[in-house]
Amino acid sequence: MARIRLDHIRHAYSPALAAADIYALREVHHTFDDGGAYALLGPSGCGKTTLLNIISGLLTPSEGSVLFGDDDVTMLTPEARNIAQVFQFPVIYDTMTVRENLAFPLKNRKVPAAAIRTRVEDMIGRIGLEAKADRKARGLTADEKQKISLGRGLVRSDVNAILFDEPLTVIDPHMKWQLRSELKQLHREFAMTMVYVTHDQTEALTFADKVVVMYEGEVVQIGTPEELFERPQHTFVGYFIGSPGMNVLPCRIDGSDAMVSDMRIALPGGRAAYAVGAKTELGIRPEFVTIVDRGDGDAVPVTIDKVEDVGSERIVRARLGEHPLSAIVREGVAIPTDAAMRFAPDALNLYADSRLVGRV
Ligand SMILES: Nc1ncnc2c1ncn2[C@@H]1O[C@H](COP(=O)(O)OP(=O)(O)OP(=O)(O)O)[C@@H](O)[C@H]1O
Repeated sequence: MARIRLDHIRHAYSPALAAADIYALREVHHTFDDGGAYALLGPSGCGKTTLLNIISGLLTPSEGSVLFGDDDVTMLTPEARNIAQVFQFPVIYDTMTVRENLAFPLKNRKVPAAAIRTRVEDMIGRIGLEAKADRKARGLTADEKQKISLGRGLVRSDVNAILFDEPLTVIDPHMKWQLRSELKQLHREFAMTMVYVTHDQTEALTFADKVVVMYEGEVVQIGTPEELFERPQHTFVGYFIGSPGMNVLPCRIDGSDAMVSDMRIALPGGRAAYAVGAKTELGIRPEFVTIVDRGDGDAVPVTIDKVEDVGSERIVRARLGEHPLSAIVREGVAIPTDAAMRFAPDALNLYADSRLVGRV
């Protein structure tokens, strides 16, 4: 396994696009630690697959270098980089049995027969295909074929990294959970460097130690699931992670307060002075907003539009002036008609031009 270093990577899909300053990746400068489990998370078109293909060698970046350990691999093919890849759709040999498919990458690398047998049997158990081990792949379901693909990716122990591009798309929801746990288990046992592309936050948060959030061709934050929740470095992270996402309220700074629609919200900590930018916003997660009676101290008056009951809690959709915002309220807690909201001071985040200024 290897540490993967992306050194000032930029990528445009053609010289004409570069000339028009249309970059699929604008600037990525980051190291994936040896043995880490990373998820690349972001909306469609943000550059996840482009970045993964640059790591694998399917794509050469327009600018910058890729290093595995201390070796510059920027110009090397995927084969020469010694990585395993699992794609969205199965890549297997239809005429081979499950067992033969799994043994194939090992035979290619001239692994001794006894070791092949042990590893293949172990992998068949992990992907749950014991009963079909001697069946030809041709007759299997899409789901089962993708499990073979995963097995083929995971069966080798000598790779520099294993790269996954939305590998569970064709797998049914229950099996998804099981295979994700299996991946996690394999990671714990063998500490492989894994990079996993997904646009599904649950998948990213349950798989990865570190989640790399991408937005418009840039990495906007790399962090543990807790860090992404508690301290979003970019308004997009706040909005994308969590359900509902973080409330992002346009504001202006007046002294040490934030003014949202002419409502005054005190900013403890004196960070307001650093909020210089064309656009200033206040971020607060719905989990840290409480609803109280209007006139209760310095709580800000809001208009409630609707209350959604999601079982264990309710989501209150409201407006502060013209700005929509949400609060999560536990079952059994009263929601007044003449409502106001109070924000937990240490959960307030201040953003200048979408970047975190500091916890206020
Ligand atoms: N072969 C290509 N030629 C030109 N532009 C491309 C090509 N492949 C991707 N792009 C563009 O590059 C940007 C990033 O695409 P990419 O596929 O990396 O995003 P993604 O985050 O993986 O999206 P998705 O989840 O939809 O696969 C998008 O604007 C896309 O339209």
